[in-house]
Amino acid sequence: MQKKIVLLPGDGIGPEIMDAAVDILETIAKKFNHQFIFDYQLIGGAAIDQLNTPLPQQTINSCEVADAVLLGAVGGPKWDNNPSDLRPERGLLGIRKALDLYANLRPVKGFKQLLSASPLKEEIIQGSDLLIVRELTGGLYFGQPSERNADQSAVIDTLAYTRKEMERIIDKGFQSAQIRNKKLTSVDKANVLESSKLWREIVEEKKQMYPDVEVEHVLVDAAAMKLITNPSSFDVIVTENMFGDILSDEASVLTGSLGMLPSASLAENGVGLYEPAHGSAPDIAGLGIANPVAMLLSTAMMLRYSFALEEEATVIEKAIEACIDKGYYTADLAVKSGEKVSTKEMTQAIIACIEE
Ligand SMILES: NC(=O)C1=CN([C@@H]2O[C@H](COP(=O)(O)OP(=O)(O)OC[C@H]3O[C@@H](n4cnc5c(N)ncnc54)[C@H](O)[C@@H]3O)[C@@H](O)[C@H]2O)C=CC1
Ligand SMILES: CC(C)CC(=O)C(=O)O
Ligand SMILES: [Mg+2]
Repeated sequence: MQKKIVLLPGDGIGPEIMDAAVDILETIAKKFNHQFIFDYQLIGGAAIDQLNTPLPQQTINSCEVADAVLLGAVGGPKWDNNPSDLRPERGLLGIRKALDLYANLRPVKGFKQLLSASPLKEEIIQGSDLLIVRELTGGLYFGQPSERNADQSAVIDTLAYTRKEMERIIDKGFQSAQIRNKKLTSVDKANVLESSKLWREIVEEKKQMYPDVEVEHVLVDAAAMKLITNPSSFDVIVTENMFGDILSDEASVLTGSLGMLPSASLAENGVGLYEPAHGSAPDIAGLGIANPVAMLLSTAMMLRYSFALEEEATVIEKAIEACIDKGYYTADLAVKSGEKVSTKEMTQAIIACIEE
């Protein structure tokens, strides 16, 4: 199989974990006789530095004709004081919008060997296996107006959604539950927000179409609490953009580190983009110690969802598990025994397991 993959390394640890993904893909290509053609493009701070825009048109054009897109992460202190339209994060939001990547799937499943790496009690996280289905192209991160008034005495951000935008992500939530454990938790703030009231009405309407799925509504504040007190009560969580952003970082605690959480950002028909849930981790950028696992699990999701290469995806996932089993871990994981390794060493260990 021949596939063209656009690579968007971005900033901070982005290029370090992208190197890991490329090494793994080359290993998979060799083992299974595929050809992956890599097309590196600029996004985020790297694009601002070179082309004075966080999202060059060339990047959008390349992504549109690719078979899939892999993204590292964007952002960093260097650009934090830039005007809003020249911030790296604008590039990320822009590519999500340009490719209509409305559905962000964030699976949260810890490896049993890492139960003790979480600050939560083992008996609480044991058995937790959930999927956050996050709306990705609407809500507060995109609503207009989003601005300050002239004398800086007032500010506005806008939370706007159309019914259609809500319907398609809620459908995705139900469909995801159907192929998992048939439980859907819809997270909103319907006791306060008009947008959440419409969201809840749509969930109630839609549940007639998915009679095999059990539905519950949980307010976002309570959901944040339940995620870390009773995580195994969740199967699929469907929610709007910002709630999903926040809850998924929180959920990563179940896995031991934010560096373990992958994601797939999917369109209705177009190209898919795969990226770790974490950011550019400026505090460890350049040290060679970033955890590549979130990026590599995202790469496995790309093989599965965009290329239907189920066996290849599973080989990567199993190799990661085998390495963790052997006691390899990066510095972000609070593991007491085993061998603390660098990004490159972790990647090499995973490659060795794939080649076995
Ligand atoms: N998808 C993206 O590109 C995202 C970009 N950002 C941007 O990233 C920058 C930093 O944001 P933060 O709030 O610090 O969030 P972050 O997710 O980059 O880092 C939070 C903490 O987790 C650690 N961490 C994250 N990924 C790791 C990995 N793979 N291995 C080891 N440790 C890891 C970091 O070292 C840091 O202590 C900001 O500019 C932010 O806007 C934030 C979230 C997502
Ligand atoms: C620019 C942000 C919205 C990125 C982020 O935090 C995320 O997608 O998780
Ligand atoms: Mg986030």
